[in-house]
Amino acid sequence: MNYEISYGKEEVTVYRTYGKPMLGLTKIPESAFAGKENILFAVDVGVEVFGNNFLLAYTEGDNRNVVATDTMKNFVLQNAIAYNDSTLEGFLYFLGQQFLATYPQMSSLRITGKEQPFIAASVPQDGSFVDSNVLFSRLHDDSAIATLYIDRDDDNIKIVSHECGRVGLQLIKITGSSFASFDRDNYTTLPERIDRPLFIYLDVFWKYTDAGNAINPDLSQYIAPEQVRDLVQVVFHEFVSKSIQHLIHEMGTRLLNRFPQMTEVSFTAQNRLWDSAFVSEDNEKIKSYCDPRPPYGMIKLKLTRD
Ligand SMILES: O=c1[nH]c(=O)c2[nH]c(=O)[nH]c2[nH]1
Repeated sequence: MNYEISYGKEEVTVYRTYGKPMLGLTKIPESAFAGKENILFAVDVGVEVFGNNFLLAYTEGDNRNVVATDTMKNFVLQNAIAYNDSTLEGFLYFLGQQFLATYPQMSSLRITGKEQPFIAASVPQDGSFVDSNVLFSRLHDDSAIATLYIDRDDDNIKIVSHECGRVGLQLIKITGSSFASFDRDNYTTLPERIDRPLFIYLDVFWKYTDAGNAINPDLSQYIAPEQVRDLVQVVFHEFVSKSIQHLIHEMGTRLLNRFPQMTEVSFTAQNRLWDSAFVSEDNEKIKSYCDPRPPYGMIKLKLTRD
């Protein structure tokens, strides 16, 4: 018999206070993002453990090697205290290193983290407004995500594969998008649109040529997910697209040109185009729209550097 086994814990939400501030990024022209204070560093962590050392638990009910998933949750929460750097990817790598160093029965791991975004409240101080350093508001907004696969390499550990991302963007461009001259047949009812209010949901994922740059405490080669979000927004703002396909291709080529350390970028986009309802009789720019009916278009693209 062949066995493939894994187990772990998902949705371990960690709220870590007074993390290390994120400093030393290389700035890009499309983004004002230059770092963050990390007074609150909040991440949903998922851990999946691989290894045939756990086989007896399945075949015999022998749990002697089993690290309880409840223990894994405690391990993540306690090791969050010891994490001394500033990025999501660095945190996941640190956890992976600690797991493999502590539990020899674990062969390899998948560790995923999803940032839980909070924003500092704006409070008055000396006649203007500043970011509170104690009060934060939860955002239901796009956020960073990362997955690392970590394996043993003799006495060391290595990243076998990785994927970073920014997920949950919801962007509406009021004017400056078209979709026309597409294939028409007896099934086609969609009218040609030389200008449409393009509303998309968007997830962006990328990989580094050298995974070491994702976890290096020196952030000069780090790709901040906030920078990726800002670049993608700038492209959407500037580019008059002929379709979502056209738009995400432009975003992908701009990202690969901007970040030489990025080897692959991929997109999952949803077409959430609003339906037109009414147009003002006085000013044709003034319109009202409603949400579309549920079926939505999905458009994907993966670009890999030659
Ligand atoms: O940007 C678009 N791409 C499509 O493939 C498509 N199909 C569709 O009905 N609307 C759109 N919009």
